[in-house]
Parts: sequence; C-alpha cells; structure tokens
Amino acid sequence: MGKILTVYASSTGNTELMAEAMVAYLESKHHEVDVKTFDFDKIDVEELLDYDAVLIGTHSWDEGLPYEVEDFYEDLDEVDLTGRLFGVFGSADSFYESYGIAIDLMSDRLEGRGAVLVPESLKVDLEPEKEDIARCEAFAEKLETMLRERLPEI
Ligand SMILES: Cc1cc2nc3c(=O)[nH]c(=O)nc-3n(C[C@H](O)[C@H](O)[C@H](O)COP(=O)(O)O)c2cc1C
Repeated sequence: MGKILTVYASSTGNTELMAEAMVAYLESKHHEVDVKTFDFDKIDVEELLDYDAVLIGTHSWDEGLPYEVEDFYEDLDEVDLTGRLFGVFGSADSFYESYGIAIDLMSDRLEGRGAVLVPESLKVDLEPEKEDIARCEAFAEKLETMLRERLPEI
C-alpha cells in the first residue's frame, strides 16, 4: 500500500471530478489516499515529503495559475523534491490560447525542483466526459505503475 496525496483547485467542479476518478482508482488498488483542496486546506510544502506520490490538480485562470494555488507554487522553492513522484492534471478550456497553462506551469515548476512526473500531464477540456474519466483512471494507473516500480514492497 502506498501513501498518496491528492490536492486540487477547482472553481466549478471539473478538476474535482478528475480528482475523484483518480482517487477512486487508487483506493480500489488499496492505496491510502489523502485528499485536500487548495481552497480549504493549508498545504505546507514540507508535507509533500510524507507521501510516496502526489497528484496535483489545477484549473487554469487568466493565462496563469488560480490565485489559490499561487502561494503553494511560490513555496515550492523551499523544498527539495529530487526523485519524488508527482502527477499533474486539470480541466481547462481549449477556447483559450493558453489552454491548460496552469498545468504546464505547475509541471515545469515541480520538474525544476527535481520531481519525477507522470508523462504527460493530463488536460481535460471543460467538464470531463466518460472517455475523459477513463483517461483520468489511466493516468492514475500510470502513477501507480511508477510507484510500484519504485517501491515493489507496497
Ligand atoms: C476568468 C476565466 C479565465 C480562464 N482562463 C483560462 C486560461 O487562461 N486557460 C485555460 O485553459 N482555461 C481558462 N479558463 C477556463 C477554466 O480553466 C475551465 O473552465 C475549467 O474547466 C475550470 O475547471 P474547474 O471546474 O475545475 O474550476 C478560464 C476561465 C475563466 C472563468
């Protein structure tokens, strides 16, 4: 059993639906999953180190990060994530040229801090449909495979 954190920002619930699909998949594989939101929980970057893997979900806002994610993004300077496993995902709107820019910014930031990311970070256009939920489950499965390669004992 791995210990996994899922933390997300979702203003209208689309990224939340993605998070729920991933959490359900990981729990069905008997992992322990803590779920937090950038809106309601204070996320201390040091606590990322308590987990075997971390999923970060964010919607995109005004060609950038949502305001509720900004402090976390800045605080990542304070933590060494070398070799740590992360997956980044979120809902966005392909109407924007900056489609899913917050997902790209977060992915680059984590890689800059040494993290290993599930390839490719997952973007869903607006509300996830049935096939998007399947993409979320496949993303969680990739994370799980990478986790088991690292920690065969779990
Ligand atoms: C004011 C505003 C600005 C937005 N800016 C972007 C943007 O720059 N890039 C993008 O891909 N989506 C942008 N969006 C679209 C949201 O990311 C999209 O609606 C997403 O599905 C919201 O996800 P959520 O339900 O998890 O909050 C914007 C939406 C609003 C209302």
